[in-house]
Amino acid sequence: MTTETTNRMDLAFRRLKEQGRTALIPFLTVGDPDLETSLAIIAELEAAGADMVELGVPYSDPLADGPVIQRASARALKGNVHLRTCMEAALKARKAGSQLPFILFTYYNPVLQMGLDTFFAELGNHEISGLIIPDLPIEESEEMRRRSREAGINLIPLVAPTSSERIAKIVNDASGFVYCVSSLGVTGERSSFHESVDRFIETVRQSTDLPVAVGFGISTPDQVARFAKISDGVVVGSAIVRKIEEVIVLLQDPAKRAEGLLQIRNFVAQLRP
Ligand SMILES: O=P(O)(O)OC[C@@H](O)[C@@H](O)c1c[nH]c2ccccc12
Repeated sequence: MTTETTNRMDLAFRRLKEQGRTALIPFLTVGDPDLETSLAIIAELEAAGADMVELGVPYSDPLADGPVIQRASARALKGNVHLRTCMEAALKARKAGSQLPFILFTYYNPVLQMGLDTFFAELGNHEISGLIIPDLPIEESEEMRRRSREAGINLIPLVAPTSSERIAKIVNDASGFVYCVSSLGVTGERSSFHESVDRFIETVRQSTDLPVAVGFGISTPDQVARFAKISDGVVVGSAIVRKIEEVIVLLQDPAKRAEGLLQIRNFVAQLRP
């Protein structure tokens, strides 16, 4: 008997499995170029067929991010968008009718600045289904996992190709899905992937009953299709953030905004596995 879950993300993955489909999981930096535009972009991602979305909290020292997301973070920080504003964006998007499961993506420092009690109290009120904290120290992850579980939120573990002997430990009592990082280094579109990536993903799949998603470097329909065959979800970030950057002038011109939004929708729709 599976425990009855009300978590939107879990329900989405269950539905996708029934349909034999792989999730398309876009990432965007919230507040790039501004909060209101991010809300409009989330609606476009949903219309384009996204199954859930990673809401990136801009941060001044995004160590794991390549130049595209670093520039997006800098633009969003100029607009004074921070952790709480990103949570509020999730709630606003929900109130505007979005059905997407929201995954809050943040580095650890903004969470520490807010304080864990406040953070988890607020998470529960903001329609967040999942949480990714790429630089969460292992020694802190036990408490974060406990608090996430109590809040009914999935703390999603990242597994890198170098984690091989720690995979079982990392995915043990995880929830939501396991995020396989396809490549070493930072985020950013890649033209190719290490030959061992398929075997790495298969190893992770063997070590958990949770859905397994792949991200890092995936930016074209062929790459999405390739990884969709061997996973339950594909994450695309930098390629979408770059598209937002490319149309940013249109987005900021009321007369051309709809055109800019349509270009984002079309770009994401052609990625859908
Ligand atoms: O940008 P890419 O190469 O498509 O990778 C996904 C990535 O954007 C998103 O999941 C993410 C953004 N910042 C991160 C830092 C670490 C791990 C993952 C991420």
